[in-house]
Amino acid sequence: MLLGCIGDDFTGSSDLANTLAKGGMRTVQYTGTPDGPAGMDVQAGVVALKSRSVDPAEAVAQSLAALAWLRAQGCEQIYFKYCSTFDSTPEGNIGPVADALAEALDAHKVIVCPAFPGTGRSVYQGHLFVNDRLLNESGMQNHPLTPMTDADIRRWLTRQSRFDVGHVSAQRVFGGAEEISLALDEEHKAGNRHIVVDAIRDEDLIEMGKAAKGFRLITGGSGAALGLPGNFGCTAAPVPWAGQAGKSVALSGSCSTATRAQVARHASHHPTREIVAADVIEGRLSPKEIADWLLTASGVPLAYSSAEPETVTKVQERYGRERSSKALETFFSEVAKLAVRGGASRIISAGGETSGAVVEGLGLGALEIGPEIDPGVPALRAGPDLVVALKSGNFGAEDFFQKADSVLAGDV
Ligand SMILES: Nc1ncnc2c1ncn2[C@@H]1O[C@H](COP(=O)(O)OP(=O)(O)OP(=O)(O)O)[C@@H](O)[C@H]1O
Ligand SMILES: O=C(O)[C@@H](O)C(=O)CO
Repeated sequence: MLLGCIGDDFTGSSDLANTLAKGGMRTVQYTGTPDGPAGMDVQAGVVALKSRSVDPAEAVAQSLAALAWLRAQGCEQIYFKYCSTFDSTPEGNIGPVADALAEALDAHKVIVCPAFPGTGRSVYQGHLFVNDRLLNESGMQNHPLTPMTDADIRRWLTRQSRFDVGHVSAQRVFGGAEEISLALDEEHKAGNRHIVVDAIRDEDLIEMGKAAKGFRLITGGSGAALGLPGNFGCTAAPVPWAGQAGKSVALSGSCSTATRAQVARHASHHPTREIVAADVIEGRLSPKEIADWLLTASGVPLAYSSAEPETVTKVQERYGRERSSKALETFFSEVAKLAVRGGASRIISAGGETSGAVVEGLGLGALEIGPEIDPGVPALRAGPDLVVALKSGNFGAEDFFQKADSVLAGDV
């Protein structure tokens, strides 16, 4: 294994795995830190954790365990993947995990770059934008778990980290890899261990990747990995994929704007069924009822709890945020298990936490990376008869569910 990656959630990890696979690296995504060794042919291993919103000490412990395993596989470079919207609180978890990894690796020039131009995330003058909006005006200021109230990534990270935070400006980045290297050296000499690097285009990220050749630790969204496969002699190539025949089911626990539009669009062409949160929490609806419906409905049936923010707020006020999320996640995990037991072979899941629950419920281990469905979302093979797609809340075009099924089936 050449490149070892630690992802702080499941869909984000498949987003990174997608970038590396497209760049020509033989990439595998693991559900948590594996017990045994990786296959000898794996060039990039992505350990997917559910560490984004847990207690910072727990996130550090999980990440260090993943690091130990990746180093034991012989990795030359470690990549810490977080969200392209830098999802974190003033306490963490990005800063504490990046600090711990930097110390363990004795890394002193640590790139910090959440940019992902393909999905509208850019970093300019140290500030993160989502399309034409500053992060803290993009809707992310209202995120239920990690409200992002400051778009200045330097300032936000400084609150979380024990180390000083520097910056490489877009002007230097536009000068190419050599100029970026010089700027990183200057920041290092100035005593800054974490260095936020501006990037607004894929070209910027590719140059940054070249400048990071040989660095022990890089941190970022999936975009910051764009230039890395080239450093290991890999070149972009079509990702092989044998489509999967059989029954398809879609699940969505994501309440993000993009997912809600995708659910509405899907409903006009396919059977859809709403899962009412209160019915789940109060035990009026069983996973079996939904699994049976999914297995008998035609097309690409979708069961969803996705709801408007006001509905979610009411549910959370009535039952508590943790209780309602836990109940729904456990429900989706059970539905997925029953659906696969009943013969489903293509599973599409929307939402990071929801997908984490689905993957854990299905007990999936190593996932082979297939072709891209939409930016940041690859097809994944979980076994000889099972393929999955795990979509981050805000990713994907409006026809995502239908498109995901066509890619998983090998029809496109
Ligand atoms: N109707 C609902 N009422 C209350 N909570 C809900 C409802 N539907 C889903 N949830 C919970 O909201 C959370 C949604 O998080 P999830 O990570 O799955 O989606 P997301 O935030 O859109 O995705 P991402 O993390 O990739 O951006 C889950 O914990 C889910 O169980
Ligand atoms: O980087 C992103 O935006 C995604 O991969 C993600 O992590 C969303 O949860």
